[in-house]
Amino acid sequence: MKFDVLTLFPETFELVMKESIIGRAQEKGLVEVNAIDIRDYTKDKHRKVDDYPFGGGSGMVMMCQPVFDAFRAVTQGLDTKPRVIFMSPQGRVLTQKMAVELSKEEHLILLCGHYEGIDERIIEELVDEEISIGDYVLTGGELPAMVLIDCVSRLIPGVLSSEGSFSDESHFNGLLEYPQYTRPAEYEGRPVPEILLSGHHANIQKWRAEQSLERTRKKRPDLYEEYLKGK
Ligand SMILES: Nc1nonc1C(=O)NCc1ccc(Cl)cc1
Repeated sequence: MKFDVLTLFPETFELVMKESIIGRAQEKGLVEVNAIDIRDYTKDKHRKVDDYPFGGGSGMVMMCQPVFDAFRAVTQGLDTKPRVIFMSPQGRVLTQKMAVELSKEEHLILLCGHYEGIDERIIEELVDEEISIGDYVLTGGELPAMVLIDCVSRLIPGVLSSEGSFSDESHFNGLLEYPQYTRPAEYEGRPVPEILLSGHHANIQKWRAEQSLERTRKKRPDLYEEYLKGK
């Protein structure tokens, strides 16, 4: 899976994306994250990427030309146009289901905006879909892009070492994860549920399924409804 990220802050990506699991996945050649600096495609000596909005209003708008040229640089020579995602609060809110779909793509281009917005012609011409990571407003699209890269990359076979535990993963089967415990069996007088020490795997699985259902019903009735519909 290859992510080409069009951004004004490429160094942010290099830092975060070479750490931990994503970093190891890159070393294994399972994932490739390229940060492309939109500023490298400006044509003036001040490397201008934004300008005042037509019609007035506060703030600046990202201009077409540097983004179009950065896009062309990334896609030249490719026989198919990769899916282009613009990270924006106006997009469809990212879910695990969408992450699973996205993880089947070979190549994604993520566009990270800044300022008050990007010129609409960029969205009309280049963007296939807008994706939001939640209904709140951030200063730019870099963190959302990293969130998307993280949740998509971990679904790629070989990226997670413990893929076995994968199917239990909360939000994977649509339910929240059951409670987890580790040693010691009693910490400052607080015990671990007996069932988990019993070694009865069938009973443990049953208890965990009940816990997942119960906490989903309590914490996320919306997900619980979805789950009941899907049954
Ligand atoms: N929430 C979100 N989910 O995805 N992105 C966001 C978000 O707030 N982006 C900030 C942003 C996005 C585009 C531009 Cl031009 C400026 C600022």
